[in-house]
Amino acid sequence: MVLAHQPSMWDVLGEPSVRPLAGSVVRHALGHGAWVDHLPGWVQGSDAVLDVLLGDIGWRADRRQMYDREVAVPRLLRWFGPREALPHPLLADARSALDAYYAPELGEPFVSAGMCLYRDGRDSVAWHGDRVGRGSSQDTVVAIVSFGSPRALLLRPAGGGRALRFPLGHGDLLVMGGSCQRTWEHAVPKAAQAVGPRVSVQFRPRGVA
Ligand SMILES: O=C(O)CCC(=O)C(=O)O
Ligand SMILES: [Fe+2]
Repeated sequence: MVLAHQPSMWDVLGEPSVRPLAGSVVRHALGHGAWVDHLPGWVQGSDAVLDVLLGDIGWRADRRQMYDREVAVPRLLRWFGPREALPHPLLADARSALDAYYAPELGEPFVSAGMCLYRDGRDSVAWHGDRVGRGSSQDTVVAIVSFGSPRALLLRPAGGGRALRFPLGHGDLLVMGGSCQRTWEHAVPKAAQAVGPRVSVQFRPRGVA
């Protein structure tokens, strides 16, 4: 048998790993200075990562004010700050790979990992831009790695217009960059059909949320 490629130590051990980004990531220019990079199947061996993420990593239910009442945010949240260890070593590998690939463009590292757990198809995130902090006024990059059941991430121009749909499956990478957080909005709508849990891991630079 001829091996197509030299297996890495991680392939041999069956540990989760990330594929090289260079030459594989596909960039979509959205207009208004925004872009999206997409790489389905970036993480190999995602099951072991999902297992850990679906465990007790400190998920919490958030509540927010909606008009005159307080409602539960329809997803669970966990935020890992710059000095906090990530719950699976693959996530640190992923962040290092993203740092190396985006450093020339971004000029700074990814420091935080925000996580959302969509328990089933009823969980969602409404239209928004990540505009808390510098994302409201400066170009930035937010990198999302998705684990678990496939869900769609939709993007539409902030001023209105047709939505673009990016399917996000187990181990897929989607990166929003340029003016995306200011000039576009994104959302993960509820799913009509029954779907299992999905965890979204969002790597962001300092001061972006
Ligand atoms: O589920 C996702 O991948 C997107 C989550 C998101 O947009 C956010 O938390 O700001
Ligand atoms: Fe977001």
